Amino acid sequence: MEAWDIRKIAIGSTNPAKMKAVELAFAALAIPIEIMSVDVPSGVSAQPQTDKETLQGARNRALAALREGQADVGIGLEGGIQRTEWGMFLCNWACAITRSGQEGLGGGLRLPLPREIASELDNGKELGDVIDTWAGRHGVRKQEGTIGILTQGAIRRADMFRDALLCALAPLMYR
Ligand SMILES: O=P(O)(O)OP(=O)(O)OP(=O)(O)OC[C@H]1O[C@@H](n2cnc3c(O)ncnc32)[C@H](O)[C@@H]1O
Ligand SMILES: [Mg+2]
Repeated sequence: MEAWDIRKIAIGSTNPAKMKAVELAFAALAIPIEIMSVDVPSGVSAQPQTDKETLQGARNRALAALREGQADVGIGLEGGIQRTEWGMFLCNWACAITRSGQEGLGGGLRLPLPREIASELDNGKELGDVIDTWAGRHGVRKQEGTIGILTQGAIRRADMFRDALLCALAPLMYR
């Protein structure tokens, strides 16, 4: 798909941080678009537990958004966690799928989670709720995100997903 064929974009979420990421990515590419946000299921757990499950969630959202939004490109952005021998990490994936079936995946940043947050997640809690308590805030996941809180505001969730999405869009624009 040529860059100028991309017009209608459907994002598989109504989270404002994810919608902002889509705006920022296409602005960086200087591609004018029309964005629709579609509330679709991720098809994975509310709190994905592995890198693979997180990627799968992003892909499911992209496919569902493409279908439901009647768009040129469907986009899925998903956050999750990954357990490693070096501790628990926040992980993120972006997926973009075109009407003709071309697909791109892009990885987001990986951020170590403090032990206290990790143990809450081990107890089955969702990061969105845990980070609100940690930060004494409400709705962090729709604003700067855990990554914003833990990097002292230096990297916002929308910025992180913008970069992951630009990586996912790259293969769609090869000549
Ligand atoms: O409305 P949706 O699109 O579902 O947006 P969400 O914030 O729930 O985002 P995800 O489903 O992709 O994230 C899975 C879980 O991880 C949490 N999460 C992931 N990244 C986060 C971040 O940077 N800040 C806060 N919570 C985050 C999120 O709140 C969910 O509990
Ligand atoms: Mg969610």
